[in-house]
Amino acid sequence: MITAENLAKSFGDRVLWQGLDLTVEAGQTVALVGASGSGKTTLLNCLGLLDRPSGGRILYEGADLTRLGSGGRRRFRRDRLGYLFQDYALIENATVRTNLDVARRRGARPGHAAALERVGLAGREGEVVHRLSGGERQRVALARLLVKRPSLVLADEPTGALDADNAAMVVEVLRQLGREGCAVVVATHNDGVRAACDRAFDVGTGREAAPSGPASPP
Ligand SMILES: Nc1ncnc2c1ncn2[C@@H]1O[C@H](COP(=O)(O)OP(=O)(O)OP(=O)(O)O)[C@@H](O)[C@H]1O
Repeated sequence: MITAENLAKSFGDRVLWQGLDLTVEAGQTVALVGASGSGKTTLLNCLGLLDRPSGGRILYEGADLTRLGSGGRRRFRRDRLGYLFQDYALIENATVRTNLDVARRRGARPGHAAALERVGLAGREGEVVHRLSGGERQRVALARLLVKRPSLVLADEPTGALDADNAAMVVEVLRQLGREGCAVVVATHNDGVRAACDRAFDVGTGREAAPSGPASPP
């Protein structure tokens, strides 16, 4: 589904990685692990076309994303991609409903109620996001993914600020999206999140990593 091929990234003289090869198939969940500063967020940003690699290619269903112009990049992000950030990336002054509407594909059925029910926020469409707790905001962001049904989800420390119950909800929904055929890439320092993924990839070494030891709750 998505392949980073011989990918390199430098900031000035600082080489983050080079010769990085990673393929994530549809239906797979992959944890990006590695020391702080190894470039997990930067790799997510390259895969999500928010940043450009210094070298190499990113192939999505055979097409080279690094060669897309601005319109193609925008369409890829709009039609294929779902992002989940630690800081939720919601429209804070808008209602839950408006935030979910943003994700809706043209002509598609909304499915708001089912998505909100899935994340334990049934009936909360009319509430303004900035009044919600952190865990509730992340669950709105999850509901937005469920409404959008992207084929590729990129998640950056999505459980970092959450308590155990909310973190478990995030992991469960990401795994559900994987089972439904989405490719899911999660940058994480959390052993529980890593263990819940099908594979782990160490951005620091550029190699597959063993699933973490204890399958403790995230
Ligand atoms: N725009 C930028 N300009 C210069 N350096 C940058 C830029 N973005 C990131 N970096 C540097 O690249 C390195 C990797 O950053 P990145 O956030 O990708 O690491 P990370 O593995 O996600 O770290 P963490 O686990 O701490 O979140 C860091 O040293 C960071 O300072």
